[in-house]
Amino acid sequence: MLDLQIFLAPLVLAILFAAWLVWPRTTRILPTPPGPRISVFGLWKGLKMPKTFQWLTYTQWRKIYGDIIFINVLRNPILVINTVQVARDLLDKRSAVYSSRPVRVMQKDVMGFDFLFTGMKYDSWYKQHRTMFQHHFQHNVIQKYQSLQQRHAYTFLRNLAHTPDALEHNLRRTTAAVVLEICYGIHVADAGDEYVALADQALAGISEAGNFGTFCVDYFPLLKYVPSWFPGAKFKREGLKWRKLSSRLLNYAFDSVKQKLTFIFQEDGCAEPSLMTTELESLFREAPKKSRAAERETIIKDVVATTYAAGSDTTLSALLTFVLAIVLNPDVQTKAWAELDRVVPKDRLPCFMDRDQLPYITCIAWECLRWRPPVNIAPGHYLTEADEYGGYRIPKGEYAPHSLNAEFDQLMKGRHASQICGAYYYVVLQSGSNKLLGQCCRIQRDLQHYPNPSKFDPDRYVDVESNRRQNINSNPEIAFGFGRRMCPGRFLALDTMWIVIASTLYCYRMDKALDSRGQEIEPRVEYTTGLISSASTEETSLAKPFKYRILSRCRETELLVESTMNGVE
Ligand code: HEM
Repeated sequence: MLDLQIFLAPLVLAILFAAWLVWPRTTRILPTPPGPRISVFGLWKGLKMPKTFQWLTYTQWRKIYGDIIFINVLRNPILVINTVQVARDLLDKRSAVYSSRPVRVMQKDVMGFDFLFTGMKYDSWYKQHRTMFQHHFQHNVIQKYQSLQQRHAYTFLRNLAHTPDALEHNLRRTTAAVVLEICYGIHVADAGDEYVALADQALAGISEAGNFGTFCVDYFPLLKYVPSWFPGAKFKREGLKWRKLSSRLLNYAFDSVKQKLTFIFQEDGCAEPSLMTTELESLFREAPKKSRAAERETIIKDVVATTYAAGSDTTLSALLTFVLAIVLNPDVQTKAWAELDRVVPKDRLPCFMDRDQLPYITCIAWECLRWRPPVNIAPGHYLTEADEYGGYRIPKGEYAPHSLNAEFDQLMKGRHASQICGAYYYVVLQSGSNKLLGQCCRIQRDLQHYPNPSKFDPDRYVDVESNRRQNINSNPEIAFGFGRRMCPGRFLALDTMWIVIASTLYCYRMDKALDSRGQEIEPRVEYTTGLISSASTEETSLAKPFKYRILSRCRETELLVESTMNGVE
């Protein structure tokens, strides 16, 4: 009997072991979500990945493949998530594994934007950056910036009075001035400021290379070693040009402010308060070990440069949408005037104290973010462990290229972006070696959650109770992303938007431009591709500008705008 047991025991173990080896594990038997077959360099039949207006392509693919689309490029999977629910389930609820970022060879190694913590992988180095940032921008501290935001909004009103045709420039100056003053304590000039110009130039580069896969080097990292003179290495030449700008963005303001600060500290003086002075002061006071001090200084430098880079053009895009939406919807303007005139006394401009009594203005701000979200393709989320969802497996794989070429450029030919703007939410994920990364999120016009989605309708948010009951028209916070990478500058952004919207509407009327025969010109609704998608009032190669007309509302408001010269806070 004992002999039999001795014989059977290893046999049973061997059978169990063999079964364990051959038994397909759950992750192995689950299918991947449906998606198109991708052709790379036309080597085999299939669709091509989009290079521009990626969200439009995903809109087309959604009709064929459904809510979650799985794409495999050279064994590198990408997941496109088309509903808020899935985005929430993955990026919010499973944020512990969905919060890293993909490596961007073009942006980091070639262009030198590795200091931006927006693109850092989710590790302790990143966390130190985000913690420092949040310390200065969380909900309960941003009130301290409201007086400077108000001051810059009023400067905008004044600049607009002098140069109404330079609307975009004046708005850009405003959004840049807010972050520059908060970060560095720099007061930018009313017009033509060098820091604003630098931000402009450097940020254009980030926007261009911000979408993973726009450049081949993102797929084949070894290409970064190709010399810039090499035939076909245009990306390298472009990249090096941006590299100079990124270095200036990181160092120029920081170095000049630090120099002044060092002098002030030595003299026991008092520096202009800013994020940078607060952090450097505490660094000097604590006097940590030399290596720690250098590390802390690097983090401070990265954080202020990131704020400068992430905080300016996003808010600018939202404010350009505001002007465009008002020009297209005069009824919204009339309604806003009625609210403003009821609440704000005639002898002063709107201020943050009026906010609770001006809910319609707040609704306009939210509607701008829903109607045309500034960030269509957010920096990707990178999954650090393989996952399963909705009966699908989200597999491990090699680090993936995202977009190599653009079959759907065909779709774009002869059509304005606005005409084929998507109407759903996107989150694209890409897998890397044993990982998965998320590429983008597009947020805006879910038919289910936002009835009549293409209508610019601030009223949709007004009846909060009824909206809650029907599960519709929630404030589109998803314009700021998901999970642990959600935009930490959103409270500041909403404040800047609010004060600019309130004071501009109070003082000006925005109408359709008139042609030489006095006929109204229908404004174009055309947005740029790139990381930050924006309408424009300036002639550029990126998007056709929209035309507008801005006039003072009345003599009283004109005088109020003039009075801001005297330093109204
Ligand atoms: C209307 C204006 C803005 C919009 C629509 C916006 C939107 C976004 C989005 C979609 C993301 C990516 C979130 C994700 O990966 O899931 C993001 C990230 C970020 N935003 Fe904003 N943003 C705005 C303004 C600002 C401002 C004013 C600041 C700075 C003061 C800022 C700082 C950042 C930073 C630092 C990140 C990176 C967060 C991280 O990777 O941990 N943003 N933003």
